[in-house]
This record gives sequence, C-alpha cells and structure tokens, in this order.
Amino acid sequence: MDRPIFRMQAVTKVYDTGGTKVHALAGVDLDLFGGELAVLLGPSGSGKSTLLNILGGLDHATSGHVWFRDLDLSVLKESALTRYRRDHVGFVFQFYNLVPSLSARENVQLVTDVARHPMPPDEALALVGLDHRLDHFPAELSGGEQQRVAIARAIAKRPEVLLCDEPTGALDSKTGVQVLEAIRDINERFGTTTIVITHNAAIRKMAHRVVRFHDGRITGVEVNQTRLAPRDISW
Ligand SMILES: Nc1ncnc2c1ncn2[C@@H]1O[C@H](COP(=O)(O)OP(=O)(O)OP(=O)(O)O)[C@@H](O)[C@H]1O
Repeated sequence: MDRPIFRMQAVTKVYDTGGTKVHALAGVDLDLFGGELAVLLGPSGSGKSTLLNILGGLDHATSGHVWFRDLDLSVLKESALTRYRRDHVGFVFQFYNLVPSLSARENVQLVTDVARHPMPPDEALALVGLDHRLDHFPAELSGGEQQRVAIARAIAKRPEVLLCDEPTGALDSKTGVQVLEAIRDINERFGTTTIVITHNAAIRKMAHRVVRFHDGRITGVEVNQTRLAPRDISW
C-alpha cells in the first residue's frame, strides 16, 4: 500500500425525487490507498453504490471533493469524466452485463479494441481461469463463469482501479468464492486498487481494510491484521 489514490472530502449526494430529498451520502471523508483491496460493507440503501459510482466517474457528488491522484473528479465535465473512466477504471457489477450474442473472447474484445494498452483477450480470460471457455457464449456459461468473463473484460485494459458492486450477489457461495479468488488474484498480481461492495459480512475477511456504512455515513474503518483467502471464507 502507498499514498492515497482516492481522497474523498465532505462528499454528499442528494437525490431529489419529485420533492422528496434522499441523502444517499451525508458527508463522507475517505482515503483509499494504491494497491489496497477495500471492502465496503453496509446494509441495503446505506450509500455504497452511490459512493462507488462517484469514485468511478459514473456520477457527480452533490457537494464535496473527490480526487483521483491530482485529478479533482468533482469538477470534471462529462467528456473528461468519460476519459477518466475509459483510461483508469474497470467495473464489475452484480449482473454481468455481457452481450449474449458474443463469445467470451468477443465480449472482452469490445474493450480491448478501444483501450490504449490492453492485454490480449485470451490472456485476460486465462487470468480468471477461463482459457478453456474462449468461444463459449454467455448462455453456455455458469453464473460464476459469466462473472469471471466480466472481470476479464474489466481488467483487460489494465486499469489502475477495479470497482466491484456486489460481484457475488447473484451467485451461490461456492461459485462466489471462485469469483472472489479471481478478484484477489488480480489485486495481488497487478497491484490494482480494488474496491468491493457487499452486504455480506463474511467477505470482509479477504480485505486489507473494511469500510462500514450506515445511512450514508462511514461508521468505522478496520484494518484486517490477518486476511483470509476467499477459499477459506463461506457464507
Ligand atoms: N437514482 C436514484 N434516485 C433516487 N434515489 C436513489 C437513486 N439511487 C440511489 N438512491 C437512494 O439512495 C440511497 C442509497 O442508495 P445506494 O444504492 O447507494 O445504497 P447501497 O448501500 O448501495 O444499497 P444496495 O446494497 O441495496 O445496493 C437509497 O436510499 C436509495 O434508495
């Protein structure tokens, strides 16, 4: 771990839904460090996805500042934010968002065709243990395999940051563990700063640090003195 790659200062997010204001983030200060694997843990509606979307440049904070290194994301225009996302961030979501008519390799190729310094799609798929599934279509893959294709797609552009929103939310424990193993392997192999959102408390054990959320606020940050390998975690 080294200096902060992200700094959040007094970040708020207010959604205004026809007169009712929802304070999704109610003043968040958080540093995230280069190379760390952080788990954001909290109940449904506590603001985890909102925070991840702001870090990933998918959304703007209502107030406060968010820096990625020296870049203040909170003041970037849409086109600069799109460049930031394209060049630096890989996303993995709960539902894999693969294109059904494309093979695993072609799904990854969608990203490598437009990235600046991508790895070959076959290499990205090998990293997540899918070198034997290159020509399979999503419907021919299990949920866990589809999620690993989504991880391969996210890392094929060699992002500095990997943001995962409930990556095991749709998976059973055994398959979820394989997905977490792939995520941990990427973090260790490439030093990719990795943030994993979950409401599953068991997953916190694989993190360097655990950030707890409640009602749009951080209620605690813990450092894990001993981390567990995902294969030693079950739920
Ligand atoms: N686009 C939106 N419009 C209005 N309210 C929203 C919007 N997105 C999120 N919210 C609200 O903001 C709050 C925080 O939501 P968020 O999705 O960040 O929580 P979460 O901790 O990620 O929850 P979950 O684990 O269920 O995904 C919730 O009350 C949610 O209903």
